[in-house]
Amino acid sequence: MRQTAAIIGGGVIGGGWAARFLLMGWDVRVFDPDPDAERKLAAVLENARRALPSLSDVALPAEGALSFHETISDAVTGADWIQESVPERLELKHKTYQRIQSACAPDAIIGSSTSGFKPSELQNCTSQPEQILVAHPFNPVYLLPLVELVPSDQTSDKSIEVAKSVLTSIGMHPLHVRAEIDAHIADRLLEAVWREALWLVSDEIATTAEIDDAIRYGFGLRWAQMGLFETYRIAGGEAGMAHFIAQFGPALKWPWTKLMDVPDLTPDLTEKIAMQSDAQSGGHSIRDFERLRDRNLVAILRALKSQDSAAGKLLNAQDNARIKPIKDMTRPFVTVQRTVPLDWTDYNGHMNEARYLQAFGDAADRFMELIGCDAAYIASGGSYFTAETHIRHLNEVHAGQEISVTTHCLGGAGKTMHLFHQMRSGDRLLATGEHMLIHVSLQTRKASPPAPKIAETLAQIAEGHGAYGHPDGIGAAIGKR
Ligand SMILES: NC(=O)C1=CN([C@@H]2O[C@H](COP(=O)(O)OP(=O)(O)OC[C@H]3O[C@@H](n4cnc5c(N)ncnc54)[C@H](O)[C@@H]3O)[C@@H](O)[C@H]2O)C=CC1
Ligand SMILES: C[N+](C)(C)CC(=O)CC(=O)[O-]
Repeated sequence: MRQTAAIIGGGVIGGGWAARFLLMGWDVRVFDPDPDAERKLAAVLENARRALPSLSDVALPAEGALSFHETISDAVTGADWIQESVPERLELKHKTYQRIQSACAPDAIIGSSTSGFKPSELQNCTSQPEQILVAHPFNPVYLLPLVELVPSDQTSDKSIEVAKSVLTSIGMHPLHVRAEIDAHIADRLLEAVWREALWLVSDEIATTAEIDDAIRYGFGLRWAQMGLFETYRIAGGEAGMAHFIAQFGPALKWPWTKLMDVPDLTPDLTEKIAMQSDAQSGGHSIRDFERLRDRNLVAILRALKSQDSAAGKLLNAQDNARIKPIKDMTRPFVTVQRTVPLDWTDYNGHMNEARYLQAFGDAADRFMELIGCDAAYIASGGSYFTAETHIRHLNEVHAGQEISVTTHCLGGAGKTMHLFHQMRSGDRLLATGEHMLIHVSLQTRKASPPAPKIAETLAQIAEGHGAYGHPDGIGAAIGKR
């Protein structure tokens, strides 16, 4: 049975939560009194459907069902997870918890998206504090993995454990904040930067655009992959962190910043910031900006995946956990099942030719792994190199569409391995790829026989696949036109 999340408040953050749960296969029940909530959430979901599957190199579960409800009690009935994302007003949050708890299951988890309230403040006036904790996400919730998980001493250990497991299962990185404080960890850091930026505008030192450039051309890029302390450790040179502190620590006491002080957000300052921000945006709508942000985030996260570093390491681990075992290798089997990511498309608006080869290369890698040519075998000195490739591009495919590759082993005698891949989207045949691979010794870089176990497995697979005919396109070449 599919799990169910109730989203109470479907604005910027509630909409992002709804999208993440849905795309991870949960059913989602929403309550939001705004008559326009359904339209707004549909727009967020449309963007999320393009972006989130792009992070995964393995197919995600089938999307869950979305429904809207007239009351909180209706929305939370039967929900395993309830995410409160109503506006940041404590009395409203209290009222909301009372309504939620009058109808929800006693073992459901109630997470709050609050940016600043402590869980104990939220638990005041509630009947079952043990099921409540802060689950503070980052915008866009459907792409950014961090969620600050803040329990109070009234939150039960069981709720904390279940919350960690649920959040991990929907692709997030729960950071357990061990002591409850106002604004948790990340918002305290963000607020320090934001406060300083407001002073720089108020004092006419810099515009909103100049401040954004100072971040995105420099330290913002560093922060996506190493954070603050690892970055500064490197900045200390070979002497590391201790030298860094000795050199730059004293500056903390000089009046570089105004961090303890907040500029008055007068109507004049607010108008100045809003006007600069409008001019900076070049007239793009918020939804356009969201799509640009999502494309950029997907590209950055996929780059981190290729390095198996920072948030990319988490995404790789999630992909590995989603790979399904192959039950029967004696017939041609599926070696790749995934969505076409945003960064695989080109100026023609469809998947670029190079990505067909990438998908076939991934299919060959998976096939190699399954016959025993895995990381351990490669580390021991044997592997396969591709010697010849022939791809037929038969149909186009677009970002966000699912593709699968079925691999047919045509032969595996001696040092060779002959594979034929068929790429499909649903019933449509998109491409075929025929590849001849040669087993090599990684020491001599020359052709060599594979280990007997691999040779035996390959021969069995090739014999089994031989019974499944000769798919159209094998041995084709580019003829005269
Ligand atoms: N916007 C952001 O960058 C972030 C916000 N948060 C937190 O998420 C929560 C929600 O913030 P946003 O989504 O930004 O606000 P929002 O204003 O975009 O959305 C709030 C939604 O709650 C609905 N709402 C109002 N009264 C309600 C009620 N009684 N019951 C159910 N829904 C009700 C509104 O119609 C609206 O759709 C806040 O606690 C905020 O601190 C957390 C992380 C980031
Ligand atoms: C500005 N904010 C406090 C609402 C920001 C957050 O809570 C997290 C984020 O997404 O930046």
